[in-house]
Amino acid sequence: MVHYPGRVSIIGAGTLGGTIAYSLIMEDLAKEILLVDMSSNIVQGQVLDLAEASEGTNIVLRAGTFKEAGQSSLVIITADVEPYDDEERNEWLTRSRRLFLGIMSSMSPIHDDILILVASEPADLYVHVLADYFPRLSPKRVFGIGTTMATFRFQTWLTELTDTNINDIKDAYCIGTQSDPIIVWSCAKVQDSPVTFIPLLVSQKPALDTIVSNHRYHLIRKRKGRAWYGVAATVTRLIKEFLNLQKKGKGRASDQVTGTSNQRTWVLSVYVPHLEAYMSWPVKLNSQGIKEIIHLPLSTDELEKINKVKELNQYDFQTSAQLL
Ligand SMILES: NC(=O)c1ccc[n+]([C@@H]2O[C@H](COP(=O)([O-])OP(=O)(O)OC[C@H]3O[C@@H](n4cnc5c(N)ncnc54)[C@H](O)[C@@H]3O)[C@@H](O)[C@H]2O)c1
Repeated sequence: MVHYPGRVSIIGAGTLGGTIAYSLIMEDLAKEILLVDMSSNIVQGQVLDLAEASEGTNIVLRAGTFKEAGQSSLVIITADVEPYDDEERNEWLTRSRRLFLGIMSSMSPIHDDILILVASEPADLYVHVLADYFPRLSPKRVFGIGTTMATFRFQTWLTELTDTNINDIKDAYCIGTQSDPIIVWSCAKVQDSPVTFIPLLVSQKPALDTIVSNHRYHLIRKRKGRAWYGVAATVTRLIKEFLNLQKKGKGRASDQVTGTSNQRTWVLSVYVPHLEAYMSWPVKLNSQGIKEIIHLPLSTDELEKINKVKELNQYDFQTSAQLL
C-alpha cells in the first residue's frame, strides 16, 4: 500500500463534491484532487469544468478510482442514495448502508494514515459503518461533518441578541444529529455569564429550536432544492485546519500529537467513548484526526435527549443490517 500525502479524494462528484473540489482549488489546499463517482459522465464533466478553475495552480485534478482514493491522505465522501417518496425508513437505511459497503470494499485496502470525512447523510450511520468495516483504522480518523453548522447558528443567535462577538461565546454547542440537533444550553456562556442568567436570552429561547434545527437549510431547499455552500465551506475550513496542524507537526513532534492551544472546537459526528455511541459532539483536532472529545457538564434534560439520540442511532444501525 502506498500513501500519497497531499492527495484528497472526493467520492461522489455531484453538486456538493464539485463545490468542495472548487473550494479546495481556490484555497490551494491539496497537491492532487481525485474525483470518484459511479457515473463516468458526471466525473468527466466535473473534471473538465474544474480543470479551468485550477489553471495557473500546481494542483493536479483528475478522475480517480476507488482504489486510488484508498491511498489518499484524506477521503471526503459525498455519495448518497436519496429516499424514494414512499420508501420505508429502514429500506432507505439499508440501501444507504449497502452503498457504503460497496464504496468501502472498492477502496480496500486503505492505508493506516488515511483520514475519512463523511459529508453525506445519514452521517452517524455512515461513520459507524465505516469504523466497523475498517477495524484496524483508529476511530479518531473517521468522522462526519456533524452539527458544526447548527452550532454556528446557535452561537450567531447569541451574539446577535447580546451584541457581542463570537469570541465572547463559550461552551454553546448543538450536539446529537444533523436532522435533530440538541441545543446545549445549560453550560453556554456569553462573556463568562451563563445564558440561563441572561433574561433576554431566556425569554427568546423558545424560538431557538427552529432557528438551529436546519431551519435555514429547509428555507433554501424550498427555493432551490439542496443547499451545499455552507457545508462545502465547513469541509474546506476543516481541511485547512488539518493541513496547518500537519505542517506544524513536521516542525515539532509534540504538536503533531497534541495539536496547539487556542484551537477551534468542531462539532463532528464521531464515536463518543463515554456514551459508547456515534453522534455529533464537540472535539478538538490534531494532525491524526480527533485529538480530544470535549467534556460537557450537561443537565438531566439534555442527558435524556442524548440517550434518545443514542437509542435512535443504534436502532438505525441495527435495522439497516437486517435487510442486507
Ligand atoms: N451536511 C450537510 O449540511 C449537507 C449539505 C449538502 C449536502 N449534503 C449531503 O451530501 C450528499 C450529496 O449531495 P449532493 O447535492 O452533492 O448530491 P448529488 O446527487 O449532486 O451528488 C451525489 C453524487 O454521488 C454519486 N454516487 C452515488 N452513488 C455512488 C457510489 N456508489 N460511488 C460513487 N459515487 C456515487 C452520484 O453519481 C452523484 O454524482 C447528500 O447526502 C446530501 O444530503 C449534506
